[in-house]
Amino acid sequence: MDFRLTDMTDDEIAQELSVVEPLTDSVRDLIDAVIRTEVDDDVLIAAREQIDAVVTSLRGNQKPGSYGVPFTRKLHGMPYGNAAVGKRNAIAPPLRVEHHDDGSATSEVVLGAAYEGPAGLVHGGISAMLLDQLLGEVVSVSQGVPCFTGTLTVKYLRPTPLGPLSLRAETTGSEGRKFFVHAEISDAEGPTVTAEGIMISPANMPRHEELKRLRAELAASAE
Ligand SMILES: CCCCCCCCCCCCCC(=O)SCCNC(=O)CCNC(=O)[C@H](O)C(C)(C)COP(=O)(O)OP(=O)(O)OC[C@H]1O[C@@H](n2cnc3c(N)ncnc32)[C@H](O)[C@@H]1OP(=O)(O)O
Repeated sequence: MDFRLTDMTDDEIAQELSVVEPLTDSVRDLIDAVIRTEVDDDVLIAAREQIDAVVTSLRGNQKPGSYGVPFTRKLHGMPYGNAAVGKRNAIAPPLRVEHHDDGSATSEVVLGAAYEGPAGLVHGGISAMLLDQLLGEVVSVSQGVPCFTGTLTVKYLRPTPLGPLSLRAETTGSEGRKFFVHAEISDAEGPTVTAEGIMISPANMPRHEELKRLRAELAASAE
């Protein structure tokens, strides 16, 4: 894991997010509008020209390559380009994961037209991505060390409708650097997709105690 540090303070990060998150929401809305619009071609052509002008303005100052995952001096990750939860990524579903004291993680999400596979239903790859993210987060946060997905087994029990969905994940066991995790997506009727993951804390990853030491060192050097 690349511990690239940012010197941004909590207030600066909050200020940036207060501008960026509404922009991401607007782009998400744009994606939905493009999928579902039935306006005439001349309106579509004018829209494309306006969008191209916005892209040119944003390209005025860009990061080279991807966003990466900068860490604050408190070692909070900022995965803002992440495909599943990136706060700057309008392709990412509007997923916000909550972590609980019992070690589980949950999320409520509404999936719209941009996440369709079969008509009116969630694309299977999207379900797998959401579950993978939840499995990774639940184990990384509850165990205090970032883990990678080693093996992901997804079982589609029945079709998942677009609309409001609930997600839940928990760690079920561990062996050395391997963690076994379970997650599921449910609609109002109950589970539609379940996943079992073997998540691995890579050999070269700092363990929890080392992370705590690193946090303390960084905090001391910032004083
Ligand atoms: C505090 C921080 C919080 C921050 C929050 C962060 C949130 C993050 C959310 C992210 C969410 C998104 C998540 C993503 O999208 S993660 C992105 C998708 N995943 C990857 O790209 C992973 C690619 N693979 C690797 O990097 C390595 O192969 C890994 C790290 C997996 C193992 O490489 P390493 O060199 O370390 O392993 P080892 O050879 O010493 O073996 C060790 C043990 O593991 C067993 N094993 C090995 N491979 C597999 C396998 N594939 N399945 C099952 N088991 C496997 C092996 O038999 C052995 O077991 P044992 O013999 O000891 O019993």
